[in-house]
This record gives sequence, C-alpha cells and structure tokens, in this order.
Amino acid sequence: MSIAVLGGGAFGTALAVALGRKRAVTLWARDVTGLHDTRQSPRLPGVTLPDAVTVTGDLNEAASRDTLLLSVPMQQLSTLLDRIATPLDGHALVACCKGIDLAEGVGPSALIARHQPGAVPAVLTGPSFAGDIARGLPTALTLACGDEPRGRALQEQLSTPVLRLYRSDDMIGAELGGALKNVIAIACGACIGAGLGDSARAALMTRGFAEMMRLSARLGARPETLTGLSGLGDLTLTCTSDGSRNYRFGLALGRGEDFDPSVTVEGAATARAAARLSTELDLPLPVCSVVADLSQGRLTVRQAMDTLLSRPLKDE
Ligand SMILES: NC(=O)C1=CN([C@@H]2O[C@H](COP(=O)(O)OP(=O)(O)OC[C@H]3O[C@@H](n4cnc5c(N)ncnc54)[C@H](O)[C@@H]3O)[C@@H](O)[C@H]2O)C=CC1
Ligand SMILES: O=C(CO)COP(=O)(O)O
Repeated sequence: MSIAVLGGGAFGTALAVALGRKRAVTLWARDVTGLHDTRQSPRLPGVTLPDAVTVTGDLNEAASRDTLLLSVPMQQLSTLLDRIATPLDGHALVACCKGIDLAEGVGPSALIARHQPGAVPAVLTGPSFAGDIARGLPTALTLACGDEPRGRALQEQLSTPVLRLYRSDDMIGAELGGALKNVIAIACGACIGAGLGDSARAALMTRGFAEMMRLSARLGARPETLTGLSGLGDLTLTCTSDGSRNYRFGLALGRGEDFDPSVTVEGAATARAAARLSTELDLPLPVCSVVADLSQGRLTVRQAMDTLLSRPLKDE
C-alpha cells in the first residue's frame, strides 16, 4: 500500500518525515522549488526529509498512491480536491487538516465524500505539533474511519514506533474535536494576552469544551470521541502552549499586537463557521461566537469578556 502526503507545509512535511523513517513516501507540494533544492520546507525550518521521501510537483501522479494524507489548510481543501482530475475510487483519503469549511459549513470528511464519492474518507487528528512529530518525539493520535477494515489497515500503515494511532469509527467527532479546539485556543490566548489570568483560562477551556460537546452531539458525534485525544487531548495542548499558532494569535489579540497574516490560524474561520451553525441550529455557543467577532475585529477583548460574563446565570 503506497502513501502520498499532499501539502508541503509544516504538518505535511512532518508526516512525510515520520513515515519516511520506516517506508517510501511521496510528498506533493504546490511549490516544490525549495523542497527539491534543500529537502526542507520553509514552514518547518531545520527538518530535512529522509531519502525515502520522494518530492513531486505532479499532483495527479501523487494522487495515484493508495493512501493520501491531505495536509493543506482546511479552507484550501476544496480547492485541492478540485484539482485532482481522476476519480480516486477505493483510495483512502485521510484528512489531516483541522477545521470547518466556511463555504460549505462541513468538515473534511464530508468534503472528501462530495468530491470523491468512491474514496474511503478518514481523519487523522489529535495533539501533535509538527515539530514534535518531525523530531520523533512520542505522539498519540486518533485515526477515524467509518470503514472498519480500512481503518485497521490505515492504523497499521500510519503508526510508527513513536507515533501511536488509536482507532475510531467516529469521523464527525474526531474532526469536530480538532476543529473546535482551535477556536477555544484563540480565546485562551486572548485571555492570557490581556492579563486575565490562569483561572479565567481554565474557565474558558471548560466552558469551551462544553460547547465542543454540545455542537458535536447535535451533529451526530459520540461524547467519548470528544473526551479522547482528538477533543480534550488536543484542547489541552493547544490552549496551554505557545507552540500553537491559534493560541499565539489569541495572545496577540489580547496584547493588542499585530499578527503575521501569512501564518495558518485555522480557528479564525472555524469560529465563524461555528457561529453560523449556532444560529442555524439555535444552539448557544457563546465562546465560539465571541471568538468569531474578536478575530474579525468586531469586538475588543474587553467587550468579549463582558459579553461572556454578562450572560444570565445558569446551571452548569
Ligand atoms: N503544524 C502543526 O503542528 C499541525 C497542523 N495540523 C493541521 O494541518 C493543516 C495544515 O497546516 P500546516 O501544515 O501546519 O500549515 P502551514 O501553514 O505550515 O502549511 C500550509 C501549506 O499548504 C500549502 N497550501 C495552501 N493552500 C494550498 C492549496 N490550495 N494547494 C496546495 N497547497 C496549498 C501552503 O503552500 C503551505 O505549504 C492545518 O489544518 C493544521 O490545523 C495538524 C496538526 C499539527
Ligand atoms: O493542531 C495542532 C496541535 O495539535 C497545531 O496547533 P496550531 O495550528 O494552533 O499551531
């Protein structure tokens, strides 16, 4: 079973490095100039691709592999899938991106099913910084696939001695955990950046997690998926480490500083998608909604905090 990683940013490169330590891997990137010359991605400086990784700029050639790891930002997934000219019937398409598509209001597994109805969609997600994976540090992730035999095969194929995959058949829960934790991480970064304290951050993480559970349950996920690596696990990492870009974006908002717009911050678009779902489903998601406004400059951190604190008192 052959493997290609589609996307030469930090995460795609890290996955290619980790898998390239045990087997042949193809890495496709939109711009391969640097990757060909230096065997390094500008998004993951200092990490060199092993010899077992073949770099290509030919998307349809890379897409002929049996397993495709889709590692572009979520809002670019549809564009990437559009560019693949051939039907990928029977291929496993593993979403490694975290978010909700703003245009369609759905996660990556539904986008894959719409673009490639004959493929087997799967989701790889959980607490993992690209740099940690590339350095070979121990990491545990969730591999979710609705087709049990294919899920087992993917678990075997994509695990390494230090990258431990737990299997699930709940793709909706796995992808919503990874998507929504980024939104809560922006809120936590803003809280710390504005000097509101660790107690407030703990409250945001807990109430944010309640929103993750509420929206996921409404969209058909199982609660135990959200309490696993893809939900609580990744929430913990991303809300407490300035290794996270979402958290750092929040820190900058809280401090009133500029943030480099070229950095991938998945939680900003996902907050907007979640706020829309909140309205459509008549489901309160107050933290997601203030993050949507905050990240579009419609609220200050002080106003966001006042909005959350002035809500009517209620049962936990
Ligand atoms: N960096 C990390 O630690 C982790 C990232 N992820 C997820 O992986 C996904 C990708 O993130 P990163 O690799 O970190 O982002 P990145 O910003 O490092 O790289 C994104 C890459 O995608 C490429 N790209 C953008 N639009 C494209 C398109 N239409 N077609 C082809 N390539 C395109 C860019 O050229 C860039 O190389 C995100 O959803 C992120 O949440 C998941 C786990 C860890
Ligand atoms: O998803 C991640 C860790 O699991 C990476 O987080 P950031 O996208 O916030 O850097």
